[in-house]
Amino acid sequence: MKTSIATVSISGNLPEKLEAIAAAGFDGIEIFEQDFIAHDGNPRDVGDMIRSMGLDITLFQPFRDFEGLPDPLRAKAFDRAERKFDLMQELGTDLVLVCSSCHPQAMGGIDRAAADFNELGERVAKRGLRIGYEALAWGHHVNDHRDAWEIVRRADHDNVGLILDSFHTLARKIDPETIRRIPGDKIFFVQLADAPQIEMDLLYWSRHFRNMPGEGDLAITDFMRAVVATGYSGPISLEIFNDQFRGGSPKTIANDGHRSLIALMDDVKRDEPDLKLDLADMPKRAVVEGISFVEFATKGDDATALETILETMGFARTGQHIAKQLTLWSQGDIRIIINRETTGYANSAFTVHGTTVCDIGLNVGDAAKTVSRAKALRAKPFSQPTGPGELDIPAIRGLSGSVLHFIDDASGLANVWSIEFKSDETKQTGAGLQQIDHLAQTMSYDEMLSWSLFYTTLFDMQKTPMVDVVDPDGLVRSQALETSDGAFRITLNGAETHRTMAGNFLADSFGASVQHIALATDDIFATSDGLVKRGFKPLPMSDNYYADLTARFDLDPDLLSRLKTANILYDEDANGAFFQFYSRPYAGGMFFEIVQRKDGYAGYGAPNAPFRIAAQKRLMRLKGMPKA
Ligand SMILES: O=C(O)c1ccc(O)c(O)c1
Ligand SMILES: [Mg+2]
Repeated sequence: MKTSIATVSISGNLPEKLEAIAAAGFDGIEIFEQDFIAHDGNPRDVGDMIRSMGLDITLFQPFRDFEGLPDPLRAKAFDRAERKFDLMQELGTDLVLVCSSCHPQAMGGIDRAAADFNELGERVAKRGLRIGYEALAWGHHVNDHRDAWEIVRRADHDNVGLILDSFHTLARKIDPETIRRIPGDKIFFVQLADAPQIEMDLLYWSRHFRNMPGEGDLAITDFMRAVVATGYSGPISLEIFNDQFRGGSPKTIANDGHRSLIALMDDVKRDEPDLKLDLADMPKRAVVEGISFVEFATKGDDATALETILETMGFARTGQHIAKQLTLWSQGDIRIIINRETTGYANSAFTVHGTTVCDIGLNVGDAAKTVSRAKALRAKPFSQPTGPGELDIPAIRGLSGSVLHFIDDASGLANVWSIEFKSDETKQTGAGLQQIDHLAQTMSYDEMLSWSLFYTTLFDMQKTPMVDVVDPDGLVRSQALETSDGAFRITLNGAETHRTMAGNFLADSFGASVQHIALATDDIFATSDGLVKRGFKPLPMSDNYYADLTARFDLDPDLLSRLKTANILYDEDANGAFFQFYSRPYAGGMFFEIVQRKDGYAGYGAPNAPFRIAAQKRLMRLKGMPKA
């Protein structure tokens, strides 16, 4: 499988783009003419530079408004084409993309267009070049790959073929199965782009909102299955017009693109094993069975404050590491590790971020396979020297360089608690907290697509639709990723300005990380009572919030008054009910949330988020925060 990406998909100048593309592992590039024109260097040198980086020029594009023109415009279009063919030969590429015409004077007619392409085919044949015709979703006469294919078929020239672009096909809701009847050798090139499902003008949607396969909502896997079924064996190329990517990090975007292609082709192979696909086998997405532990790097007063909160939440100190300054706190199935090491990875994490979640342990079926898939998707493996008696637990880097460890029963890793810790889990008393409901990771809005791609390609998780959360000082976008049984849930919260609660945390902690941990109970009122008895101080909610609850839901007055007394927030969905209360912020804006899901409530209390944030900000202003 040859991978390629259009230069338009990446930010930077041409050399910066190429460097990022080559480093990410692509085999080739589609050179977008604008990137060449903006570059100061002759075409031969550009071609040599590209090849010296180990990249092929898979395509030159776009050539616009060619077919169906009346003379003298028609003759001019051919002249214009000849000049581009000169340039292609200098650059050293043999394939040009001609996109369907949007010229106001272009005339329709399949045979007219076919005749134009036949003549263009004659011209390029003399030079050993090839033409690929692509239907733009907004082309004036041709906007469907089936019509483009009919034109190519009637042009009947060896040097004229079809170019497919998943966006144009899927955005118009054209059934990708129709691709299966096109002969693979007449498909000269395949471009891929996903996009979020939003109702919008096609051209605007395409030029600003495309994203990597798997980052959007289009049926890219179905599209690609149909393409592979034709026998097409040319490059698979990303062509992503995206406003965020244009201003993003070239390296991250290129790496994400490569990851998206590998994951996509692996999906194609799994969905349709009979297809011939040259892609190395990799383990399937890991099913995360739960969160084994969450580890904080912390020191001094922060560490003490955190341990105090844990105590007030009913956690017990149940273990001490055999050699390191790691304290294990547990309750129900929840394990929280307080890491006070002064060397090694956690210490570096503390130095960079202050008190931070530096490590998350996930329970999986097979830890080694999980890392092997992650490596195939070019996630970064992590390891640290192990001391005597310590287990070598497979791990990779996650958010902002934090660590994800994978723990399984099969290879004995789940025994780490008795092997590496002098532990006594019987000491637990508890306040009814049973497991981690979800982890909320705060990041810059621009990073959200990248991290959702990370989680959904490595693990068997689904995305829920993005929701807007209104902070008094700006908007935060929130998207949940979850396993089908809910055993592992994370929310990604993307901040656009540092004035929001999330943005402030992001700025203070120097990078994306877990901002809050939600812990689940089966009895929110009993847990709330237990916590208050231990000295826990909930986040106070306003009277206005409870007055509105009465209007929103048909709640029993007694229930309402209990909610209000305990500062518990409430929500309902089609299935059931949700109860949540919050701790006060600690260590610069982190907090805990206690939740109870009833009757399969599936959300995260998003309608309550603006009021929770306002309450947090009130408290922080009162205390002269942002610092806790
Ligand atoms: O937006 C465009 O004009 C444009 C150009 C070339 C393409 O391959 C494409 O998919 C879109
Ligand atoms: Mg295209």
